[in-house]
This record gives sequence, C-alpha cells and structure tokens, in this order.
Amino acid sequence: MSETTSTQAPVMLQCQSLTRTYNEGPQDLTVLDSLDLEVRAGERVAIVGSSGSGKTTLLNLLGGLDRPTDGRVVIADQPLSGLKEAALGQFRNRYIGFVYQFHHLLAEFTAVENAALPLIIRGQAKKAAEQRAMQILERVGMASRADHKPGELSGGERQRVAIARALVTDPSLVLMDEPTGNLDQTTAATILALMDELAQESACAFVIVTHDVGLAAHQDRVMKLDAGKLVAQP
Ligand SMILES: Nc1ncnc2c1ncn2[C@@H]1O[C@H](COP(=O)(O)OP(=O)(O)OP(=O)(O)O)[C@@H](O)[C@H]1O
Repeated sequence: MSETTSTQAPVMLQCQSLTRTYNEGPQDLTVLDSLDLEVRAGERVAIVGSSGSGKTTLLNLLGGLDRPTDGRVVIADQPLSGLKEAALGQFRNRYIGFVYQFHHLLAEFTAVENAALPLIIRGQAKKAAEQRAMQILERVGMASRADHKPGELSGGERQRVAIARALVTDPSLVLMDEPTGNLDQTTAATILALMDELAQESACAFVIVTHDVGLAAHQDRVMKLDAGKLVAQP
C-alpha cells in the first residue's frame, strides 16, 4: 500500500460470503464458494489463479455485471444487491472503471471519443469530456493516436485506450482483467506507474486479475483464487 494509505483508509470494496453457482450444465458448478474480500481506498490487490478458477466470474460480480447466487458485494458502503438495473448502471459509471480482457472499444468511434464516453454518458458536454480524455490519453502515451479508430490501432494501443476510458471518470475502484496482456515491457511499466500515481493521488482502489507474475508482485497484496476462495499469498 502507498505510504499515504494507512490501514485506517476507508473500505472501498467488500465481498461477504460471496457464492456463484452456474446451473447451466448437467451438474451445478460452484465457482465461488462463500468468498470474503476487503479492499481499502488506495489499495491495489492482484488476484491470481489457474485458468477456470473463477477470476473473471469474481470480477463480473464485483462490477455488478453478474449477480451472486448468495452473499453480497458492497462498494463505497452501497450493497450492489440494493440497486435495480438502471441505478446499478449509474452507480457503476460513478464509482467503477473497467478494463476488460477484450477491451470492448466502439469500432466507429476514435480513441478520444471512446475514452470520453463514460463522461458523455454521465451527461458532460462533448468538448469538456474530450479535453479530459486527452489528458488521460497523454498519460498512457496515446495522445498522438487520439483521432484513430480502434481498427487502425495495435492490440497494445487499443488496450491503452481501454485503460484511459476506465480512468477518465476518476473512479473509486478500478477492476482490471489482464490489463497488461498485450503490452510490451516499457508500455506496461508506464501503465503500472500511472496506477501507482492514481492510488496515491486519488486513493483509487484496484483489483487486478492477472497471470503476469511481475504485475501481481507490484501490487500491495496478492490473493490466489483456489477452490472458490481467496488465499493470501506470501
Ligand atoms: N456462464 C457460465 N455458465 C456456466 N459455466 C460458466 C459460465 N461462465 C464461466 N463458467 C465456468 O466457471 C469456471 C470459472 O470461469 P472463469 O471464466 O471465471 O475462470 P477464470 O479464472 O477467469 O479463467 P481464465 O484464467 O481461463 O480466464 C469455468 O469452469 C467456466 O467454464
């Protein structure tokens, strides 16, 4: 944890007895089994685990993209189960930034338009939203490609635009699925430095799912998802 973040920092994310069972096959599959997790403001937690252990399932529940079978997720004191779909969408826009494994950029929009989108959805004027988006694109080294559409960008460049889009609203919590998967070492280091700055500057909390040992080791804590529960790694 950064030096400015004491153990007294407010809890930003809480999972209590979180369970997710899929009922789609011939047999029920319990992927998360009464899992507990607490992440404080400004804290960065890496989640590791073998393929199929439930990392993406967990991220989807944390972001309110899926509902748990049992237990609950509380973000900034708000239980997600207490929000209906429309309110949940607004809450997500207000508090959470996502970086998905497959970046989900809109093909017909330029990089700066994609990065500005969460602010436009929030009701901000296009010009102000794009100005702010340009600042973040600069920080991820993408300002010179701002007018290009995703189809004209490399995988790593698209990933950086997705990261800019996740950070543009100054979220309280950022959820990342393999954020540096497509990036070379130098660019990955730039993104890591930006995450450090944000954790310190704005007490942003990060939950990062990754197979990248270096990325995991860079975080404040590493938790391994195993048999449906999180186990702290030394
Ligand atoms: N919608 C679904 N219906 C049924 N089973 C599912 C569903 N989504 C995921 N699963 C199963 O749940 C388990 C966990 O999947 P999940 O994608 O969360 O794993 P993961 O740890 O993110 O894997 P990876 O590292 O390979 O991305 C897997 O066995 C998967 O097949």
